[in-house]
Amino acid sequence: MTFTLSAAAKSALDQEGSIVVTGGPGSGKTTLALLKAQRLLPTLKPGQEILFLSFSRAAVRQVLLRCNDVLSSSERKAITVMTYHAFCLNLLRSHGRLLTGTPARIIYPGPERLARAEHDGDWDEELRRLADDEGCYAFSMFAASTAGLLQRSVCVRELVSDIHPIVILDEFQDTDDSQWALVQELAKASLLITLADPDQRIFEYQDAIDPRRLEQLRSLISPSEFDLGGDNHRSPNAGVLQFADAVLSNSPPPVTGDVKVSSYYPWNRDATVHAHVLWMLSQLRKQGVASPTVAVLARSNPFVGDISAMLSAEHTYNTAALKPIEHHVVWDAQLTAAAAGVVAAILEWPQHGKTDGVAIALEAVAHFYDMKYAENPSKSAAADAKKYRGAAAAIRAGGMPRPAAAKAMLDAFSDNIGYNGDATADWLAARRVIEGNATLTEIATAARFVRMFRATGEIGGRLAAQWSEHGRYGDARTIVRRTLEVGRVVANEREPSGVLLMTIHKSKGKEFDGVVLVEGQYRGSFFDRREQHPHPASRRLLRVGITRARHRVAIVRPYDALPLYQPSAGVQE
Ligand SMILES: Nc1ncnc2c1ncn2[C@@H]1O[C@H](COP(=O)(O)OP(=O)(O)OP(=O)(O)O)[C@@H](O)[C@H]1O
Repeated sequence: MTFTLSAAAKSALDQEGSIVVTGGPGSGKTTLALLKAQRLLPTLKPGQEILFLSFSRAAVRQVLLRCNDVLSSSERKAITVMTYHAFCLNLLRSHGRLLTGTPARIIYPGPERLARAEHDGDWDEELRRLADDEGCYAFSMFAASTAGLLQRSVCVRELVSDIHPIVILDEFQDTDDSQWALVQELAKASLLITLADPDQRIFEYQDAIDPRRLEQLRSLISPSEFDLGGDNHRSPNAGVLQFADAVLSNSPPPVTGDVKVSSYYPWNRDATVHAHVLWMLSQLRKQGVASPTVAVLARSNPFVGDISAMLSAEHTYNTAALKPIEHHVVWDAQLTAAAAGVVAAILEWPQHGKTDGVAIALEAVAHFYDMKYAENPSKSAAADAKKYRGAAAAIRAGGMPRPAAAKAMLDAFSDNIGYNGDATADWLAARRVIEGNATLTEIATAARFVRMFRATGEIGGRLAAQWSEHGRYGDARTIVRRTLEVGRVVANEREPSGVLLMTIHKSKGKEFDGVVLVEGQYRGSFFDRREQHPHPASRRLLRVGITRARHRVAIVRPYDALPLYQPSAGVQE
């Protein structure tokens, strides 16, 4: 591929020493970093590699795709693209012994959750103790412990910088405190190429992500700075970026044929969303994109689930009959597996007494929130995990649990579900126990995605075998867990194609031919109601979603939604 570089990009390429490259979505930051890496490759000595650090496996995959565009296969061999987690895991495994005198042991998320459930007291403190005293490292301790290793062992730090004299830092605005401590160590001897877009800061609600991160880097290493600003290589002929920037700055959106904003009434929501996804596919094909990729984005996971149901049904829109659209949901496999675990626990009810049966199901609910917390640490997920674990303990101690969902489960148990050996019907009956509960809808939605693993048949078959042998569902939780463990690998590795549904947060760093952003009326609202006018964090998130499109965007909103441009608080369109 050939790349035309702006003056700022050319200067960044020529500049010696550490640099910071800022720029909006699609301005070419990643591409420029790889071009710079290519230019620096001849300066490497044998055995040295350029290290490209990203936050998630999904982001690593995106960078590897970019590598294919920019670098030859022999050049790619000299660049290691990995997550912070993987980088730290390698270092702790090979040198962790220096910290405690014993070889490092890793606490994987499953065992960690079990230990956490059994632990009385502050779990974060316990994790620090396990790391400092016993050399046992949970995933959340990786970056801090690796930073500690590099602080205490100059030899290891020098070795790391010797192997990786050049380090590229992706999405620097999202670096948390522990990762920052690690970067400070790397900065002592490695040259840093830092990429950032402060306006794509969408994880700021996490306490450890400091909005002043770029300032801190500036005062640490005084890098040369280059701003690719509004360069737009992703959708160069489109008004997509201008529109997104207007949304970000709460200015009147420009008139452009590339972004279509439509509204729906409650009675035609499903058909409107369905029609817009079909419209997007046909517009892209007309534009000459042979097999378009379209992302359908929403703010919350449950609403993504709703949209999947909308696209799976037939509708009539302006007298036209709409056929279901085949699509994939980019869904958190771990959450689905945890939700399926709740259904499985309810399937086991007839073989446990009421106390154990409901307590096990509530512990499975707590486990779901543990998984949610592990994916995206939030105070509410941590509080929910604690609440349901507490409810399970209360029931076991003979007391009455406080959460309404726990009381509802006790009632459901008393009503006697009465399974009959038809695994599918019984699964649905167990799932209805959580579906009927307003506070557990998130789990019910996640459980619906078991079909995403293409594992429903296998789970059904194994459950049916249990029933025919024992007249009950035996260890349904183990059956579900083992089946989904296998399916998970497939779900994670599938390359995106066709119509993909996901949250806006999940779309970060990705690009698609078209984007359809859908706002819900009662959930999945674009503007977080807890935020003050003009909703800066919601606007940053919307801009990330809009700018994922190479060609076109459709925005589908309720008829009474807050306008995208709000000159002052509460103004309606
Ligand atoms: N100089 C260039 N000339 C032509 N195409 C380019 C150039 N730079 C980047 N691109 C293309 O533009 C798209 C976006 O590039 P890239 O991913 O590097 O941007 P980014 O700034 O890292 O984006 P984001 O912050 O949104 O993830 C890619 O498809 C890339 O191939």
